[in-house]
Amino acid sequence: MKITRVRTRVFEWKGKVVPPAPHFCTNASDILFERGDAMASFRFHGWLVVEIETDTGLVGIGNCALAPHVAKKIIDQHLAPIVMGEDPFDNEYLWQKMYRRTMAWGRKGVGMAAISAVDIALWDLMGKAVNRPVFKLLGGRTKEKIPCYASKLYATDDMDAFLGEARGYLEQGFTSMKMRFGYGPKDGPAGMQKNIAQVRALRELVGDGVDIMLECYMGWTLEYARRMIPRLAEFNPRWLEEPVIADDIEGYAELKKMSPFPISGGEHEFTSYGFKDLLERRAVDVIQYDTNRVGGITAAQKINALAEAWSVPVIPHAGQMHNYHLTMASTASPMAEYFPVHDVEVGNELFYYVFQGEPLPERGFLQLDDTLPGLGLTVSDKHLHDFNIIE
Ligand SMILES: O=C(O)C(=O)C[C@@H](O)CO
Ligand SMILES: [Mg+2]
Repeated sequence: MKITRVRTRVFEWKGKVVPPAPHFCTNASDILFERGDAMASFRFHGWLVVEIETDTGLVGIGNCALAPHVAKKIIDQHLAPIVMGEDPFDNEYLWQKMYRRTMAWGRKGVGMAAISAVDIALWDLMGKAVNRPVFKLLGGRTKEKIPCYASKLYATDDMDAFLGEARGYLEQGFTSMKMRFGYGPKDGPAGMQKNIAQVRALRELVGDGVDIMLECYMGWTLEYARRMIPRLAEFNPRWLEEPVIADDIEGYAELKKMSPFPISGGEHEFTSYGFKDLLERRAVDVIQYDTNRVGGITAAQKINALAEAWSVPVIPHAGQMHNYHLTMASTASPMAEYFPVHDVEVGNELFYYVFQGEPLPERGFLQLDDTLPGLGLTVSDKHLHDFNIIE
C-alpha cells in the first residue's frame, strides 16, 4: 500500500455559538491585564482534518484541533512530502522522520499537533487495510466497555443551572463528572469563596458515591493552588486538573507532594520525552495526554507503556475516537473523558459536528465496535453548511 495524496482541510465553524459566559473557566491568560476577550485563549472553533489517500483506494482520516490553519500549513509544506509514496505500515519510521525533520522548530505545540493528525490517519489506514478496529492493533480489548466521566459543568453564578446540569448527568447514569473553576488569583478571597461554594454545592448534590474532578485549565498560580488545596480536601475530589501552567513541572511536583488528593496534568505536554519528565519528577498522579496533540497514536502508545511501568493512570483529554481506541487497549487507562453533545460553545463539542461515528455513552460507559475497521469515523456531511471549509 502506498500513499498517493495528503488532503488537508480546516473546518471553521460559522454556525450558531452559545455566547460565552464570563468566568466559565479559569485559563492561563487570567493573570494578565486583558483589554479584549479574556476567554479568547480558551475557545477554538476550527478543526483540521487530514485525509491520506492510497493506491488501494483506502483513505485514512486524522485530525487535530489547536491552531488548525497553522497545522494545515505544516502538513502541506513539511509532512505531506515525507509520507507521500510511503507505506502507512511503516508508521514508526514515518513518525521518526516527521519528528526529526521538524526538530528545529517542532517538538512541542502545533508542530507535534500536525504530526499527530498525520499519525492518526496512518493508524486509521492500517486498521482499514486489515479490516480491524485500531484498538485491535494496539493490544485489543482490555475492558468490556469504557467507563467515562461527563465533562462540562462550566463555572457560573447561576447555581440552579449548574446543579441542574449535574443532576442531568446523574440521571443519565454517570458516576463521575468534571466541573470548571471560574476564579483565580486576581479574584481574591471572594473568588476563592465562590470556587469553594461551587464545589461544596456539587458535592452536596451528588453525595459521596460520585467522583468529582476539578478543572483549573492552568488558570491558577502555585501560591494560589497551595492555598486552595487544603480548603478543597474536605470535598474529596478525584483530582485537581492543571492547577498551574504546563511548563511549571516543579510546581506540579510540589503540589502533588502536599495534596491529599490527586493532581492531574499533561493535556498540554508532548511526546514520550515530555511524559518521561513528568513521571521521573513525580509531578502528576494522572496523565491526560490528548492523542491529537501528543504525537498521535504512535507516541501515545509509548506513553501508555511508560505510565503502566510507573503505575500512573492515563485518562486522556477530551475522549474522541483517537483516544478511546488507546483507552480500550491499555490497562494503564481506566477511564475516558466524555464531552456531552450540545450546541457549539467553547469548541470541545465541535468534534460531533465535524465527524460521524463517535460513540455515545450508555449509563456512564462507552462501547467500541469490534467490527468497524480503523477508527470508525467518517467526515460528517450533516453540518457542512455551518462551516467555512478551507482547502
Ligand atoms: O476537558 C478538559 O480537560 C479541558 O481542559 C478542555 C478544555 O477545553 C476545558 O474545557
Ligand atoms: Mg483539562
